Amino acid sequence: MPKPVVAIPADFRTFDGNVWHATPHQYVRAAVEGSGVMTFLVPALETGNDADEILDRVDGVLVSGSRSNVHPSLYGKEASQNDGPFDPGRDATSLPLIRRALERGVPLLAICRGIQELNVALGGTLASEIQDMPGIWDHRKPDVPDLDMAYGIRQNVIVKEGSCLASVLGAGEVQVNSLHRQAISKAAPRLAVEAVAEDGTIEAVSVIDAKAFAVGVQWHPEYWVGRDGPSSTLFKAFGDAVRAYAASKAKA
Ligand SMILES: N[C@@H](CCC(=O)NCCCC(=O)O)C(=O)O
Repeated sequence: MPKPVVAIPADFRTFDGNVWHATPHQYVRAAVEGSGVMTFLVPALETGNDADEILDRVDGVLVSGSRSNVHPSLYGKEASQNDGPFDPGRDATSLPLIRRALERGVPLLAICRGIQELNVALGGTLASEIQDMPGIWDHRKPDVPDLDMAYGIRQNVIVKEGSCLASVLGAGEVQVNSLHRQAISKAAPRLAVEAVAEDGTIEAVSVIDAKAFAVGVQWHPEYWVGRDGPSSTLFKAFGDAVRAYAASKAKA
């Protein structure tokens, strides 16, 4: 059987004097080495991407993190200048792709911005600058030049007993990293909260009654795939779900 393919919605980025559709290498590496799949980067187009056309060609969806934030208008809020940076092309691509993947039972792993997009796609809301909220720690990306330090494992999350994530990682404490200024405020009705940080921040969700693997995490397991047990285990589980989906398609 051919190696399954996973779609990764890219970011619309400007650097080196040009405009790019870009995804950090860590997500591609984690998918290839940790999940054992091939990847298909989806350009961040405000118009022109068709979710079904994409999903007809892939066996899973990996929604990556990004410095940009989901536009507040997508969850019923006014945008203020400190809600940015924005990426309308990414929003216009990711949210319909997430909704359609869930409807079709295509396995989904959503990371950082990805869990926030999953929540908004299903009707939830986000809180901004959470570090300014009473009792909430600073979850932002550390201001250090070294990526291993920026993505360093530095916080404890508690995986809930009996959750989908617990069936993959085990229930209880997991050590993870943290690089975000926003978080889930109101969880969408179809989401089950599966892990929380010690300050109460929602750190993982799964989709209730999902037809296939459908998990979102606020931390960055992709960065430590191959070097950290829980990170590697999560991407292996995602890859197994993608292979099962691809095999079921082949039989249909
Ligand atoms: N923008 C959102 C999501 C954060 C996220 O995905 N971080 C990963 C990228 C980190 C970086 O390169 O800055 C938020 O801030 O909550």
